[in-house]
Amino acid sequence: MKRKLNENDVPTSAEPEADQQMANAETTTTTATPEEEATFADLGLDARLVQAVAQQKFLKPTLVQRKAIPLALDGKDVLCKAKTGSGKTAAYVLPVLAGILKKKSVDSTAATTALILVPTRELADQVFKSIELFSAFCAKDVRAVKLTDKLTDAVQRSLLSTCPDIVISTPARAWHNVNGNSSALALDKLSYLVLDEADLLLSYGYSEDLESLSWSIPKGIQTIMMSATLTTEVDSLKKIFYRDQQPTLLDLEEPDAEGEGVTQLVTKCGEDEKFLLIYVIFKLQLVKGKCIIFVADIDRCYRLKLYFEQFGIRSCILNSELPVNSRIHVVEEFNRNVYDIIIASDEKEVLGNEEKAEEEQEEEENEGESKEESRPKKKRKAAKGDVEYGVSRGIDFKNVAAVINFDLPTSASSYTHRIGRTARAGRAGMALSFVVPQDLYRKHIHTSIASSEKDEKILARITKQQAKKGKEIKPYNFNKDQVDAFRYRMNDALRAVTKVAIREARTRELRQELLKSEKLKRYFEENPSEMNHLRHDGELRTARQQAHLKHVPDYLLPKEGRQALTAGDIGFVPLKKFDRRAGTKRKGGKRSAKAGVRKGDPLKTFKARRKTK
Ligand SMILES: Nc1ncnc2c1ncn2[C@@H]1O[C@H](COP(=O)(O)OP(=O)(O)OP(=O)(O)O)[C@@H](O)[C@H]1O
Repeated sequence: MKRKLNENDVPTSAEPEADQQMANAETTTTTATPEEEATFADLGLDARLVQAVAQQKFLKPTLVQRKAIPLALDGKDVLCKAKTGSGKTAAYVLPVLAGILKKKSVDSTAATTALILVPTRELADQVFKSIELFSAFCAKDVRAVKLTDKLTDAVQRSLLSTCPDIVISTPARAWHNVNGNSSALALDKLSYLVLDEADLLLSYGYSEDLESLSWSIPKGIQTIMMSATLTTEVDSLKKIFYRDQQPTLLDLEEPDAEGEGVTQLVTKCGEDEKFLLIYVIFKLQLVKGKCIIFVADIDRCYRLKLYFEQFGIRSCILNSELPVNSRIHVVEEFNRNVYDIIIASDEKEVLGNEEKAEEEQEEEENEGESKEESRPKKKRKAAKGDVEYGVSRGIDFKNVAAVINFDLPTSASSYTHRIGRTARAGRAGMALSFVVPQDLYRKHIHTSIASSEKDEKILARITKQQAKKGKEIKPYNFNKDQVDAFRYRMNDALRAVTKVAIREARTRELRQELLKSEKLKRYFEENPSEMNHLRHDGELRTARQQAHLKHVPDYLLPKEGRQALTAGDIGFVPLKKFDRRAGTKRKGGKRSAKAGVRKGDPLKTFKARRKTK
């Protein structure tokens, strides 16, 4: 565990250079200047929208909003790249709403004026809610519908028959309603097309739907694309939707202000050590605040949840198998601070162009390896769950202190999206990734899929991509002696989390979540005392319970940390900007960890050693 990053670990492999292909667009490369103090009113937005923005307590526009809104109001096609969590949603929703209000002031005929395409149901829901909030003072003039709820064709037809001003959809749902379903969605009066999370739309397998839609969309309408990265996929979309016109490209690089942004750490460890470290992290409260843990697949979600249960650590799960209502509900409740830990699996079985390019490149690198040495490539199966599911991408999780990549993602772009769930809207956050080095991966004792020999190669790509953005990923080494003291407890717990227990947990959770239908939700809203039944972080209890594991005996605590622990004074993340629960009582009566601020090495009291280069 004490193994430190050395020069040999420094990444060398290259990534596809998609940015190059954007070169022929009209480009405005911009760096934030603190002097730009424009307000929303200065941007030329309708007064009702400015009022709604103020109600959201947005004091001033973010960089992407300052740059994109005036261009969009001016009728320009915009292709905008800005980092995750920088406020891209408002940057297109506000000018679209402004355009609709302007149009309505002269012509009140009902017509679908804007089509917003997003890759997942979760995002459609989020964009819909943003539109509701921003149109709070002009609700009678703007009607939006989303086509991503599991509704029958008849219901979708009736929703669309009144020609809502804005339609939010995945490309597949939109095309289904344009082409099939009695041509319920009429696009002939369209003025705006928005492609949100443009870098993801193709990787979700919507290429045919997008191509078909592009031919049904009237020529000359205003097209806005938003993306966190400029990939070959964005370039393909640009060709499909802008054809001969060149959009204005906003390539926004915004340096983090002091105390903002993501602190990126990586710990090299064996597969079983991941379980040891994650236990230590939560039992010693090294992460202060809310946390999202990403794992490689659905079974891993349940393995980790059951493992946590052994220690009395509550968590909830997000994966593509759960009903969409449950998924959205988990995110909403997490954002209301009901839960502290989400375990999410986000890997898509379908590879996007960028991932494919990454894999191809890796194949080239592997050419020299002997056949016996190189492991057969894992065949990608068709996704079992909802193909329109996605949590690491675009979802606005609020106040996330830390993202932990328990399993490393399979691509650098996926890493960018995952860590973008923390440090949003100018806050601070931490991302810790576990990486299984090549020499350790064969020693897995509890594998289902787990990390592979690829981890280090993927880390190399991630490091390179982050370096391009001027970001560093620092090695983080736990104190081996202190962590080792917890090892026998980890083994006890892991032994109880058998394959049968995982299978049972998966089935049980699915059954429970299906039961928690909208109807039940309404019932519990009327009967709040019974709300506990609707919680998503309940114990699954399919693994043997071991009462002694739920408490950490004093002798296991780090000497210096004992007092600090009760004082909430150790941990990774200085939660500088969010004091949401500092000193407050939480539901269930437990006093929350103090959202304290530590200067210097956050784990000093825990004797962590970080190698300085
Ligand atoms: N001007 C603003 N002032 C304060 N907060 C803002 C402002 N604009 C947006 N936000 C908040 O910032 C958060 C991130 O915004 P948003 O989800 O639009 O980011 P994004 O760039 O689309 O991120 P991603 O690429 O991950 O989808 C949201 O919680 C939003 O309410």
